[in-house]
Amino acid sequence: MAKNTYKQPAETPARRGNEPRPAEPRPARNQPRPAAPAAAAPRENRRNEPKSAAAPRKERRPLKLPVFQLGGLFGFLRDRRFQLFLGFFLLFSSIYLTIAFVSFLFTGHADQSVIESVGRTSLPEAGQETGNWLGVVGALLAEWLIQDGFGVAAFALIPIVFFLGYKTVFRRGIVSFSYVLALCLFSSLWLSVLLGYVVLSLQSPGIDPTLAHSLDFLCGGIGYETAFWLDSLIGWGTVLLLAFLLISFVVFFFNITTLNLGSSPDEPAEEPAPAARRATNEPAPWAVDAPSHADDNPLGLTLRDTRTPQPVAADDTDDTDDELEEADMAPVPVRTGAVASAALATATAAGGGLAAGAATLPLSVAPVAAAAAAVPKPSGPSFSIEVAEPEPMRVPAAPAAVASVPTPLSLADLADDSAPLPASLPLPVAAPAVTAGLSFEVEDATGKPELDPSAGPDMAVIAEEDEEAEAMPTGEYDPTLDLPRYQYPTLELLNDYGQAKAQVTKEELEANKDRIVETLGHYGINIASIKATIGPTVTLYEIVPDAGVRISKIKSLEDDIALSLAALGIRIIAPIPGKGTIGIEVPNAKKEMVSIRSVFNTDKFISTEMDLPIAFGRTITNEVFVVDLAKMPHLLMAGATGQGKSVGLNVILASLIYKRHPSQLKFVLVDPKKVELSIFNKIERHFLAKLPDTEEPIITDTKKVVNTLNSLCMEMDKRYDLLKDAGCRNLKEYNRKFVERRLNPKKGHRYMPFIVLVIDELADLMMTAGKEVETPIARLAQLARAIGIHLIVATQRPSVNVITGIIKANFPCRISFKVTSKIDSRTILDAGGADQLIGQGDMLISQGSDIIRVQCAFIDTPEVDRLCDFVGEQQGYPDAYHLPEVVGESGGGNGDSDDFNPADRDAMFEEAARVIVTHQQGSTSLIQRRLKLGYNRAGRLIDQLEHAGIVGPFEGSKAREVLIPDEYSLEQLLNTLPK
Ligand SMILES: Nc1ncnc2c1ncn2[C@@H]1O[C@H](COP(=O)(O)OP(=O)(O)OP(=O)(O)O)[C@@H](O)[C@H]1O
Repeated sequence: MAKNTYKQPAETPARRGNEPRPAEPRPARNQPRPAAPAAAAPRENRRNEPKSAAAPRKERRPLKLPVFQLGGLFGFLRDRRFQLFLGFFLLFSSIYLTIAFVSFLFTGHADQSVIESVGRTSLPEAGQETGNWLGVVGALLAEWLIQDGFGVAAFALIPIVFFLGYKTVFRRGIVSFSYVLALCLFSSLWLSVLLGYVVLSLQSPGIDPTLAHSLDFLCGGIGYETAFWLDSLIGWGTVLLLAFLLISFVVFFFNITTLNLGSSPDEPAEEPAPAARRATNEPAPWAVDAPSHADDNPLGLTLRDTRTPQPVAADDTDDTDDELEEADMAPVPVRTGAVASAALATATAAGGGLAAGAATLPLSVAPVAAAAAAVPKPSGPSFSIEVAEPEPMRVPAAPAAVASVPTPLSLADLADDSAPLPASLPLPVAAPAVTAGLSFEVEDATGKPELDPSAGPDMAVIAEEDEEAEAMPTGEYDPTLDLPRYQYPTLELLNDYGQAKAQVTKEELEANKDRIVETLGHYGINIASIKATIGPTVTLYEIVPDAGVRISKIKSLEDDIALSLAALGIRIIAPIPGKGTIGIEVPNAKKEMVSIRSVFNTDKFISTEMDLPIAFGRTITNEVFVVDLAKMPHLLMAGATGQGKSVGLNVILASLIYKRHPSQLKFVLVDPKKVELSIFNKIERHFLAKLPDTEEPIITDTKKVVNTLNSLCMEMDKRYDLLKDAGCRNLKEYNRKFVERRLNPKKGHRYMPFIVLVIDELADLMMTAGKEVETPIARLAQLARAIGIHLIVATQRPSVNVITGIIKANFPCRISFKVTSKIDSRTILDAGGADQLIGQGDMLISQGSDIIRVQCAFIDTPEVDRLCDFVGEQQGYPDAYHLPEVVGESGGGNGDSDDFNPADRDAMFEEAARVIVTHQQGSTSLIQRRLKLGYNRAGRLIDQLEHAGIVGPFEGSKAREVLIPDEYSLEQLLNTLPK
């Protein structure tokens, strides 16, 4: 019986679905091909068939992906166990398919009858008869995918399953998955149609029909039918079409933009050689090809102005009056344009204080001073409301381009030393192009990328050209070309809570003001004027007391005012620095949540020139509060549990991730609580730094913190040496010089990213490691400012044994969320007030003498998750940024100490020596791994090996030099060592 059942519709409805087939015409794959006119018939028939349009056509709705609900219904997709299960399933499936397909080539014919009997008999029964090495399921799969599907081109589908599985399991790809998908899908379709056409051609009269029959498995059903359809439409044009499709695919896939078909040597090359490109400061080819939107929007921020009000101009005053009148008794409208103060002019009832009916009095808009002048000198205070609006937003005007490459890199590009070379090439070096998705090696200590020795002689020739180019005058070095395809996160990743509005009603303002005036009145304090400024969390009432009132008297009434307002979190600032007024902050009845998106989506943050901008939130005047961590230069954060510290840390990290390229910034994350920062694991290969021998980039183990801090101290010392060598005073100057290629990478110079150390819970570290952490933290805090290492240290317990004098002295910038006692507030801020905060991100920032109240922006865990996914799924470095290796507990080699006692030699000494000499690699982590030792012991062993002259001295982040060339020499040396 013929096996290619899809050509016999009546017999195999199931395989073709329920679609009616054209009555005649398509020849069976093993039958002689009909003459061309006949072939046109089925198409004709189809055209005349009544359309199924009789049934009303369903309107297509745009597909809405439930992105934000993923956490709920599809939350399990994020479960790592499920991902591993799925990944391994795919990997094993790819093996299974390979075996089934190979087996099909030998057993496919024989299994034909069994396959057809499936459905009529039970599976086990049918299975007994299959010849496929993987039983009836293997036979079925092969039949569907090869015989009925793509023919032998179905083999090209297997890499899709394999690479998808690999990416799911290992969270990184060997090559870019989208490239694999495009290549494999195209090849399977294209090849099956080509082979279909060949099989079709073999069905011509005069050719043995059995030949086509025996070869029809090559093209599969899809290939054959598509070829047949094309043949009936365009005849021999099918070959041309296939050739055209192939060329088009190659052009797009390999990003061919120039055809060098033997142009004469006199003609100028269309694209300058890499060296020339650098000399002329022209962008690399990928920059030329970058989509134009990358130029317009380097941050990838999508800006949308959701607000309608425009700044109030001076001549808008009348309109504003009307608006305010209309707004009588309604929530106080928030005005755009901080210049406008709505002065609620009040005529007060005799006897002082504002009349209860003040709210019904006409409102006028004028600067406060003008209002004061206009209102006849009252017997009581005037009352004005100042409402500030978030700053206007601005779409940035075409700033510097950020390279964005939609194309693979060509080998020619690899000769450009402004981009580090890939560590290894998955394709033969002779291949015309290297697909994107390659990993890039981080520059080594010399600043030069390392070539993979296995890459073959061609790579060496490239390297040689590079050496030559080195001597030439060069254009600017661009660190971001390490990851040229990196896309900055977009605002779309963050929740949009709409336009935030201060929800303070005029009644609330009036009532609070009345009570303040009344309470102060009870203590004989009369007020000349009172003004309110509405912020997101609190409203600031600024009062000017009558002459002769002692400020300390008002300050001492804090609790009384709180009692009369029946509100928590009253804070009195007496006097407000630089204003000559006394401030009373009263929490709003309805607190406004400041969304991170609304803070990021502001001109102040978007166009900031700061090195390390952090958009914390909004101040009491609704201004976005952006500070530069590089200037702070370190930050101490405290707050009782649940008051918003973790959210605050996430805001800091998100701000920096939004604004910096992975080549410019690295985080060292210490999280003794283990769960707070774990979400940032995903950006390991982009933004995280770690010790070379550690698996997890986020440090949760207290013991490892000590090593990391020591390593950072070493990095600091090294950076200072480099700065000294370069004659620069700080990191910015140094990097500028490096970018301008005024520093030679061969002399150890390199582009140095900022390093931000975040410690989520200092109290825990201080309890377990005490001085061991205190000393390096203090040292880093004292010295690291100039070389771009910044510390952010958070703690729940701002007590003096956690925030010691030495730590405090080196952290001039401190943030406090709500704390439980005045003492804690004093410890952290050197002032009270933090105990009066109202929680949920309400915080005080102290920079020197200034204390500013800020409502911290809110970023939810799913938002951080999406941000990390967005960054983490992009191509990154092969590994996290490596900090210098710390050797031994002392943090450095002690090999040259003369008082080394052979009796102290480690029991594993000889074994360690053998491992090192065999591998010719003097690294502590190698000893650790091979001999399964702890870090400290391996560190001590390497010191002893140095003392014995087996390895050279400590060389920073590089492995030590091995001084013994082979095992024979080693054995001789070991015999001579004193026992
Ligand atoms: N800026 C903010 N705006 C609104 N709500 C906030 C803000 N910050 C925190 N919250 C609320 O407070 C809760 C606790 O915040 P967070 O987890 O940051 O506290 P924490 O100080 O880190 O606590 P812990 O020390 O116990 O980890 C959050 O889940 C959130 O509901």
